[in-house]
Amino acid sequence: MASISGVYSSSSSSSSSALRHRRLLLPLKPIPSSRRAAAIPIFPLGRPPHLRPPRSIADLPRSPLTSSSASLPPEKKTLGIEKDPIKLWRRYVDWLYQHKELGLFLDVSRIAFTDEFLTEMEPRLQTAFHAMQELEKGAIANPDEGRMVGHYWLRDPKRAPNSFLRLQIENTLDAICNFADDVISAKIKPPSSPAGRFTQILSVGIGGSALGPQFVAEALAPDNPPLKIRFIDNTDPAGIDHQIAQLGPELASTLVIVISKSGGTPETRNGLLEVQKAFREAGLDFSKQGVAITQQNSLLDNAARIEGWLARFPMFDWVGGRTSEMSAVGLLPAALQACSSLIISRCQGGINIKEMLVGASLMDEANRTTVVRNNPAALLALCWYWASDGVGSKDMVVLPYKDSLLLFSRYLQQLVMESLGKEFDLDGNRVNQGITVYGNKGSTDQHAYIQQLREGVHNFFVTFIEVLRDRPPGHDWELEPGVTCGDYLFGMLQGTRSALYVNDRESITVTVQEVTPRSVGALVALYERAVGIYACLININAYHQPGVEAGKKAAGDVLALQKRVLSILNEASCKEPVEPLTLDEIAERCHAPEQIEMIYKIIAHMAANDRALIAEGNCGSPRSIKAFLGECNVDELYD
Ligand SMILES: O=P(O)(O)OC[C@H]1O[C@](O)(CO)[C@@H](O)[C@@H]1O
Repeated sequence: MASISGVYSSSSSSSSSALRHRRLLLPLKPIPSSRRAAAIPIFPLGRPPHLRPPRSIADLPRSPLTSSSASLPPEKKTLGIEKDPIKLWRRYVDWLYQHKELGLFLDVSRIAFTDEFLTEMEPRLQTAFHAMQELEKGAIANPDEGRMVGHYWLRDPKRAPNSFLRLQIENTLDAICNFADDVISAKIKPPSSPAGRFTQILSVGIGGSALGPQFVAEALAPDNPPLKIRFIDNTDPAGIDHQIAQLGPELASTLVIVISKSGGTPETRNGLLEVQKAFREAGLDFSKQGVAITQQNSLLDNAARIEGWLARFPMFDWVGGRTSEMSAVGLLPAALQACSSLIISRCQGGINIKEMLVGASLMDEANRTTVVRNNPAALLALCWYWASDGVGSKDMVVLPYKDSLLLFSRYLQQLVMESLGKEFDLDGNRVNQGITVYGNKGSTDQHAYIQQLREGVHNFFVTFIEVLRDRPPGHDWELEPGVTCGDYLFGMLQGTRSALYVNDRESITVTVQEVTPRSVGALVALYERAVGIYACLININAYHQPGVEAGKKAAGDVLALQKRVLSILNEASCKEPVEPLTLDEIAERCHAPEQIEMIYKIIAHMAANDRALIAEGNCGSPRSIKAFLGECNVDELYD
């Protein structure tokens, strides 16, 4: 993971199917049985070549629409999706998965996989199960980074491969509960707040260090929590200002949780520096209100230790950012979102994190069976493979019909896309894998993009998330005879599912009784495992993210170029008289003529922020520009 250079903390300055023979939408080449039959050792031992989906969706030939068939998509004639309601009902009943204790159902009946497909996938799924077993035992399942993948141990520490790791998990959970209880009961309080207790949480983090906590807060936080959480998850100064402005005088009673596994993510560092500046300006001591969640000895950890922050919690090497919801990353913010200032029992003053862990653990246990139809994660992975031809040919549209689950699709977007979106498979073949995930919520989306889903380009499958309980008991009423508001939501979901299916649009439905810490934990665990199994099916490493590093490096290069541009402009602006420079002159003096377009963008951005002045010309005609700096900086600190 790329690190920022320099000190993390604030300085005094503020500047700083092939198996699917029926899939005719894309004419996939059937893979010969001889290639498919090969036994597949688990990945920690190295994989020989085996059955793989076609290399990349980009490489696949498109269905030629002949003039006679041009008016109808080919799949309409050939898909053969079952439409007989009685047969569908039978399929529904036959395939309905239920987890009794969790009150969770999975309906895969509207994914039209065939018996033949199932038979062919069975050995591959068994291989995936074996790989998951090895992963849970501590295999180096993330070979590129030489790491174990241990997020499943977080909710069942006795599964950790050694007692040291088990203790780390248990001790961290204890520390989280103690700290949360002390904050909620005001045993730990801010030094100079009239409230005499913390009233706000400001979480600073990005990606996996934000999306889980955001999803859980939206799903489970009480309506008027004594400790309300808000997030800084970007390096957008206006967004940061907005959060700080919203806190207003409550900054004095804000617990700032800085979350970064690497401890070196630029956006998070910037957010921290901005918040620390706000604290200084308000005459507050940040260290008395700051908490760090990061790996031991990271830049962030060192800064927090040296500056004596209120608390530090560990992130483990073997937990990836996007699977960190059940680590301190997700548990601490959740535990702090208090329902009441009275602690009912230990660690139950906030969102009940122990229940989240129980939900995840129960789901993990269900996903350990090697009987495919009893394994909900395997069923999901199987459906994804069927629906997207094992190459991501269709997008996953996630539609929770419940406002509080709004952020589930955004959370899943990272979990699925950062895990599965890979250029190379584990054998080094270029595969350009992945599944695109998007979604918002129903029935809101009914009035936005469902029109296209029903009738437009057929490039998706849907996952409906259904919540049976509409409202807490005793609050319901009929807004028209026999019909409640929740009945409408139910009707919209069922109606959309049917309307899509009639038009050959496949869907999965996940149903939970209620949105509770337990069901949220179960949903997270379900999708984590489905991603793991699917990754095995397509032979990719789900636990690294090399592509993200390229973007980070390119951003660093832009900032380095900006410093050179500033230096050149400064030199020219210190001359008497000031020497405004053209873009060509700047590029030449930077020894970067090939970077002229980026130099133009740098100047335009600085000009828009009053940090460079345009002496001549305007940004609409780049060749006309002559720029200089409003001030000459004799110390020239840009490099
Ligand atoms: O927790 P960190 O190290 O700040 O990283 C934040 C996010 O950045 C990424 O590394 C890349 O986007 C994610 O995998 C991660 O969740």
